[in-house]
Amino acid sequence: MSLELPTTGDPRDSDLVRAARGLPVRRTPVWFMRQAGRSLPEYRAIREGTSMLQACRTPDLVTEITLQPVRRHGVDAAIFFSDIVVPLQAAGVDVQIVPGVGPVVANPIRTAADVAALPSLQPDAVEDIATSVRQITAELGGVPLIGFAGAPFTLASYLIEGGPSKNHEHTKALMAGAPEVWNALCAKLADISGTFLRVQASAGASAVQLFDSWVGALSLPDYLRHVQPHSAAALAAVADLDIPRIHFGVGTGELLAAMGQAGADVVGVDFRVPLDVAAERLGDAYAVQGNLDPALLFAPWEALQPVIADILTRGKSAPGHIFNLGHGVLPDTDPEVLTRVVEEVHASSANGQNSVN
Ligand SMILES: Cc1c2[nH]c(c1CCC(=O)O)Cc1[nH]c(c(CCC(=O)O)c1C)Cc1[nH]c(c(CCC(=O)O)c1C)Cc1[nH]c(c(C)c1CCC(=O)O)C2
Repeated sequence: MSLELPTTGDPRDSDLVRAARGLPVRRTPVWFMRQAGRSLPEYRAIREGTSMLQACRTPDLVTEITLQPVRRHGVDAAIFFSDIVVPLQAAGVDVQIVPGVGPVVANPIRTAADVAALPSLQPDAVEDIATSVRQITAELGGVPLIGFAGAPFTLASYLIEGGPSKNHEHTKALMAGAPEVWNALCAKLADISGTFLRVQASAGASAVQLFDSWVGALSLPDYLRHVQPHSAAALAAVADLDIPRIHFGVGTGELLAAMGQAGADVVGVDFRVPLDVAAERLGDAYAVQGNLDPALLFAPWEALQPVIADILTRGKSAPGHIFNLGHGVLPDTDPEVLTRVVEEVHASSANGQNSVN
C-alpha cells in the first residue's frame, strides 16, 4: 500500500477535533461526506467484482478505500468506509444495497411482531469493523478517523418502507398511528446504532457522525416528540468516550437546534441555510459542519471560489467550523475539483482569525 500520509501527530489534537470542540485551529479542517468511493477511479477499480456489503465486511478493502481520499485530496479526516445498513445486516436483517438504488429490505417492518423479531447487535458480530478501524488508524497517524452510524429515523424509514422513499408515508403513518410500535422500533435501532458507534470509537475513531439524512421530512414538533429521544440515546452510547459527536441531516433548517440538543458537539448544515444563520439558530454551543452545495462542484472554478470564500467567512460566526459539503459527493464529480477545494480552504484559512500561531 503506497503511503503518503502524515504519520506523526495526535489525531485528538487535529484541526478537525479542535474545530469540533470550538478550539482555535491551524487551518479550517475540510473533508467530504461520501469522499470514499463514488467519484474515485481507484475506488471503482478495487470494488470490481465485490458487492458493496461484502466490501464493507472485508478489512483490507475497507482500509484501502478509507485511505484513498485522504491520500488523493489531503483532507483533514478519513470517514470510515461502511454503510448505515451494515449494523442492521450484522444483526441479522435481510438487507441488500442495490447499485443505483440504495438499501433494499426483504421483509419490511410494519407491526409490533415485526419489531419484536428485530434482533439486537452484539459487538462480536462486528469484530471485523473493529479490526478495520484498528488497521486504518494505524496507517492514518495524526489524521483523525470519523466513525459513523445511521440515526434511528433514517434507519427506520428504510426498514419500514422497504427501500428508499420520497414521502416516507408508511414511516409517518406508523409514527402517528402506532407510537408505541414506533418507539419500540426506534429504541432497538438506537441500541444498534449506539453499539456500532461504540465499536468504532473503542477501536480508535477520533470522532463520530450520526447520519439522519432524511429527518428533514419531519416538522419540529414531530421530531421532538418521536425522534429526538432516540437519536439522543444513540449519541449517548459514546458520551463517556470523550470524542466529538457530529449530527447531520438534509433539509433540517427547522431542526438544527433540536439536533444539537440531542447530544451533539457539531451540527451538520446542508446548503439551504447559510452558516451564520445556522450558528444563530444554534446559539453559541455548537460547531457547524457544511455547507457547500455538492452540485456547485460542477460549476466553473471562478463561480465556485467565491462560494467557498463566503462559506469560510460565515463559518466564523460559529464557535468552530468544519468545511464540508451540504450532502454527499455526487457520483460524477471530478475528483480534481475536490482536491482543489481542499487546497483552497487550507490556503484561505491559514493564519485566519480563528487560527492558532
Ligand atoms: C442514506 C445513507 C446510506 N448510506 C449512508 C447514508 C447517509 C449519508 C447520506 O445521506 O448520503 C452513509 C454512507 N454510505 C457510504 C459511506 C462511506 C463513507 C463516505 O462517506 O465516503 C457513508 C458514510 C458508502 C456507500 N454507500 C453506498 C455506496 C455506493 C455503492 C457502490 O459504490 O456500489 C457507497 C460508496 C450505497 C448506498 N447506501 C445508501 C444509499 C442512499 C446508497 C447509494 C445508492 C446508490 O446511489 O448507488 C444509504
